[in-house]
Amino acid sequence: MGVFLLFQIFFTIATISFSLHFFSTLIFSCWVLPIRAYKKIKKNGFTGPIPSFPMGNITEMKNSMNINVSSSLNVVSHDIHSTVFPYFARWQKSYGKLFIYWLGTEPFLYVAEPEFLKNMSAGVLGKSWGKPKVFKHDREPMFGSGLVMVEGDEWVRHRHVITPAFSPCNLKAMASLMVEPTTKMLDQWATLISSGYPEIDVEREITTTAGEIIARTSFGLSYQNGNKVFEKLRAMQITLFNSNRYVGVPFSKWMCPKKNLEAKRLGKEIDQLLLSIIDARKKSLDIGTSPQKDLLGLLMEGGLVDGRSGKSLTARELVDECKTFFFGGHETTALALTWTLLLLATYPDWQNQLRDEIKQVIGDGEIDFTKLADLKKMGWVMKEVLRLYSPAPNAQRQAREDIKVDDLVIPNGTNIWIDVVAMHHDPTLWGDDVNEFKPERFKDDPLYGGCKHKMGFLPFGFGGRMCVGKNLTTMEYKVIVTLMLTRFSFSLSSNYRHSPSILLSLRPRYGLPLLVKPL
Ligand code: HEM
Repeated sequence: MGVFLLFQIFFTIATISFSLHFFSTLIFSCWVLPIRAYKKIKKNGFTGPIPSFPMGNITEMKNSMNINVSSSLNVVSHDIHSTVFPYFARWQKSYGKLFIYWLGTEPFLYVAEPEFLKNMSAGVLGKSWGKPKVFKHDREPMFGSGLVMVEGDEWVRHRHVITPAFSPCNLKAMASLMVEPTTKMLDQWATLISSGYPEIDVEREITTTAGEIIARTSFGLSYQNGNKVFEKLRAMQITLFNSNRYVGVPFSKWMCPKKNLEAKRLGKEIDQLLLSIIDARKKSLDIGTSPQKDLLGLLMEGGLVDGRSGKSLTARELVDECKTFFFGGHETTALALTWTLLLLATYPDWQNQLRDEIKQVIGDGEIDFTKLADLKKMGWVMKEVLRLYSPAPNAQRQAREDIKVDDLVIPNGTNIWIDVVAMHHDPTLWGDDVNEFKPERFKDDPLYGGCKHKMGFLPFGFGGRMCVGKNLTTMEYKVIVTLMLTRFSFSLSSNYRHSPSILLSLRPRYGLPLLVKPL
């Protein structure tokens, strides 16, 4: 009886201390820490919309989305900032281009001011900026500890190993891997058209093809389990796409447990398959077979070391980089191509100009990849598309130390949300024709398109963390657009409803049905 009583007392004390510890940790991390961070940022004079606990400003953001969902669907207006981000457009009017807003219990410094961006990067080491920890849970299944996720010295090491793999010489060797999947897609379009279906939802088709291309250029599809990895990566993407959680709200990461478990399961299977590919490649390297010219082959070329040598990545790290290339690389490229087709269908004159250029530079035969750089007008069109419909509509950072910007101090831990769409549509940076499709603005100023500030055009991000796949994606874009325009012409279907929306990236909410005609 005495022992039982003692046990009961012990159990009660343990439960009370656990509960006290749990609730004090909860209050500290969900209340005290965020308020402390908020006060520090506010000291610099920033204001912003009033948050509520525990949602921050999320409810207001969601509500304003509902209001805008049905605005002028049939008119192709490129003035998209106030429809895509109605809350930011509204808050900008009240608080300017720098203000604080809250995702759950996480304060974010909103930035749509290029001069501030320039100053916050000037003289600061790239590794002083990390990525907001609050997004890590969602991104972990896709990127693991790949380049997008790593920080500090680890990021420097990964970036040094990976950058050379994307050299122009290596990329040219990968160009041929892009032709076959694109031709397969175009052959399917030809079959559909000849069976009496001239209207094709090109967004879906292009996304699948871009996925296949990035899988081929990252880890190869012909090799053993490559195809299985590709299928599972697609399945994981669909799973994650369907889970919609409230970022920053306490415990929200435990919402959608079924989807989380499914993503975890797929993640484990993908890792195993990729490890088996790496293992098989390592064995063939050991017997003197020459390495494959895809990204994985190039990363392994330096010699696979399991320890943390300065020059190579471990097998585990290679797995994460392959996933990173897939998730970071294919949807962005597919959306750049999708928006391009919308704009070329809307502006047939530009469609014809590009076709003429292709004839002049490439001719009618097979693509000579060394000539892609001479497709100048196509380059302007790509940049203008990325300006008006940036597939990466924002960039984020989190300070890893106190960072001085002019007279202000950005405290360690501050989340930064850079509104790229706002800057790309800002008339004070681009002039009154900001919302017009004018690729020629890149003719005299190929890098910045006449933007008044060098940090005002950021389709691939900025600073040391700028997109590593920029040249790969430019080459892929030119190969695919060339192949498409030499076989077909495109016009807008009356079923198209113009509703650019944020669904992970900036995409056409109702797809992109186009009327496709063989030439
Ligand atoms: C139109 C296509 C693409 C767009 C618009 C795009 C955009 C971006 C943006 C905005 C960033 C973040 C930069 C920053 O935070 O400052 C980024 C980073 C990155 N992108 Fe891309 N990207 C594209 C294609 C690709 C491709 C094809 C690959 C790979 C094969 C790729 C791999 C990466 C990686 C690994 C990073 C992380 C770089 C780092 O943190 O050091 N991207 N990209």
